Amino acid sequence: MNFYLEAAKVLDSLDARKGSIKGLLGTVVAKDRKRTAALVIETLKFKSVLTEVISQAKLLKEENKKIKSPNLALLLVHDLLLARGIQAGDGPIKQAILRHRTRLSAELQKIKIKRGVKDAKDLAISGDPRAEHIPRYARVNTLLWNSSDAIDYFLARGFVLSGPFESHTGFGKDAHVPDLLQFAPRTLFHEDDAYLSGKIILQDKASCFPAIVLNPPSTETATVIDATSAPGNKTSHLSALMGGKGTLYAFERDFKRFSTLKHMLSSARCQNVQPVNADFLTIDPSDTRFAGATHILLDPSCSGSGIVNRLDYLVETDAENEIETSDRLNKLAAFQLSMIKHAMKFPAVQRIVYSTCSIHAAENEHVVQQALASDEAVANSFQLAPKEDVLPTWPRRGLPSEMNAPESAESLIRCSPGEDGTNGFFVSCFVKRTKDPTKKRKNTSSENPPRKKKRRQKQ
Ligand SMILES: C[S@@+](CC[C@H](N)C(=O)[O-])C[C@H]1O[C@@H](n2cnc3c(N)ncnc32)[C@H](O)[C@@H]1O
Repeated sequence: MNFYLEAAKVLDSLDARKGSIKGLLGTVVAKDRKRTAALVIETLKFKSVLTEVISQAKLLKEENKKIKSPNLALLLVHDLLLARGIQAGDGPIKQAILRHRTRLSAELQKIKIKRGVKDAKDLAISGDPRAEHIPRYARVNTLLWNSSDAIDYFLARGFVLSGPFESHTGFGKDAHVPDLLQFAPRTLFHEDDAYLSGKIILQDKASCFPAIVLNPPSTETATVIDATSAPGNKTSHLSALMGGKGTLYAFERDFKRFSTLKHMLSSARCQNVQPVNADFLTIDPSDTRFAGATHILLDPSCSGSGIVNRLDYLVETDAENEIETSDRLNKLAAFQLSMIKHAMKFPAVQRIVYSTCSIHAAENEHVVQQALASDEAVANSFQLAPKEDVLPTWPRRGLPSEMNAPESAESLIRCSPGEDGTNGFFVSCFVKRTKDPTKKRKNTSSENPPRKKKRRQKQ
């Protein structure tokens, strides 16, 4: 019964909104994780049906002394009616459920008739339909491979260059991101040699935009910062764009995620990356190691509301959740703004990319707006990079109605979950305004030597 009790704890935590399905399953001891995940996910697919069956059969009312947890009842009734039976030794809880077996089966049968289905499996809720419109993306790690060899490799494995939606073996090159391949949405790579050896990195298309927009230098003296790195997809992308040259400092404050980051960097052979287990906000911008950073990537924690996730679709949202979200969003936005403002303090920084996988203006356009108005932006002359420097061929831009200057939304990128063949995403890029060369010319002209004049005025 312990196995069911542990699974019930996961469902309780989900109800209490203590984390995502994936996150909570990650906390289950490794040896039980796979089995628990299967049970929890399958039970969630049938949650509304099982709840109705349990309620109509009056199971919890009649057995309230033996079965105290409604989630435990869901799991046990799931296995009784929809799987191979309850996988636990005999005991009072199992006996309590079995006493109601006939009634529970009858209630399930009634629901099947009502909904016109023959097989109980057809009562399951299906995953997020938007996921079917998002290809499985694989970025070729150019530190180890190239696109042409990758295409030959997949052709030799039976894939066909017909695009990701033609058949389950179709694949193709992405139109916006170099070295990105698109496969059919359900393609599995977990046993593929190219994936296991770090030659391809599974990364959603939109999540490749930040490194491309940051466009880091590829020189031996380059210094670049990824302020929020784990699990390391964008870090490894930056490292590849830098051609493995210069130094890329990869910050990650969470120790567990820092281990994941180090593992990813080692598998992708990112030799120019120095991972740092620290909170970026505590880093002194004048520290000699980091003061020379010219490019900073900021992809901080966000609501994740743009992620099209087959699993989280299984958890219902309600009005109460919406209110909770707005409070959470304000906190996230304040944190995101503090990260941008901190990045703007680095003395040599020229370019800062800020991205989220959120669909909320509160974390996107509004944060950008506040960052532009901040003392840090004004003192260090930051402005939004023009559209032509921010993936100009990408059609979906920021929301004009959410910007003080609506035309500045053209500088921003948005991706709409499912509609654009990606998850929901947002990218912005701040650049340091260069001094106006015409003014410089005037100042140095012999007719108008303002330098001395200015000094005199100051005295
Ligand atoms: C959205 S994830 C980054 C994903 C990553 N860029 C990628 O593409 O794989 C945000 C990460 O930033 C980390 N983080 C949040 N605040 C941080 C801070 N102040 N300093 C360093 N890391 C931070 C979180 O622990 C989390 O791992």
